Amino acid sequence: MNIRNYLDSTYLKTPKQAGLEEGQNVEIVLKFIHEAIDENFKLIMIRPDMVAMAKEVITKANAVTLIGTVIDFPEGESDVMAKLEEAQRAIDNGADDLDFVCNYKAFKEGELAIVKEEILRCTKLGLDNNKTVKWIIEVAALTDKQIIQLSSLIKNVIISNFKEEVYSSVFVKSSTGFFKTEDDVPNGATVRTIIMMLENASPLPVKAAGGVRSYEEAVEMVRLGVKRIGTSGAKAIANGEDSKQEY
Ligand SMILES: O=C[C@H](O)COP(=O)(O)O
Repeated sequence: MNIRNYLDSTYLKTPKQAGLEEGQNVEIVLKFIHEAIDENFKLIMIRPDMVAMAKEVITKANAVTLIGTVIDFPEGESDVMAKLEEAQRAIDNGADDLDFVCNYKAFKEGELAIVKEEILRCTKLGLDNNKTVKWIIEVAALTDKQIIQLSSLIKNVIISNFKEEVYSSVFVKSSTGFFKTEDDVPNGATVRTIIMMLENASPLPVKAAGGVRSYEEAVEMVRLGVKRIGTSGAKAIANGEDSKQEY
């Protein structure tokens, strides 16, 4: 198994979250883009305001590294129009993958029509533009039952509205990597939650994200059946090491 084929190398910190000046954070993103090119990562996952810069750097380097970005990150509670506008801007700037944060708060309140509408319309926008679409469900904010229900809901919206040939381009993704639980328990891609997602999202593929730090953990996720892993520790993992990155 070549683990690099599964890694979405991720840097999503804002300057404030990184404790840096804006220019310093841009430098980190630039370094990160060059690293992804050098390491032959399939994709880099960055904030929307960095997509145009990444596109320029990757094009100049004649590289094939794909660019992914996050939409309505990390809360996911904007309305569908705001999500569509942000996604359209990312597409215009050169994004290949669109990782939307699902309105999991609306889902938890039983507002299923809101969730179904955003999944339908945002997925359609992405697929109409030949993009890969992912839906982040934020597993740590959900009960087991809700993980099962929301994975199934996303699957059902996709299989009722799109052709089978696009299923592999619509992922269910576990976590933002930014959710804080009250008791600070691991809040990303755990084996338990990933198994629940795989069982209920199939035939849609699953992306494990949040807290994957070692080569062994990454390999375990792939063995379970995930098709992508989002991690800020991609370089270490690709080189068979443990990453020291925090959440
Ligand atoms: O989308 C991916 C996550 O943000 C990655 O999370 P991480 O920083 O815990 O690796």
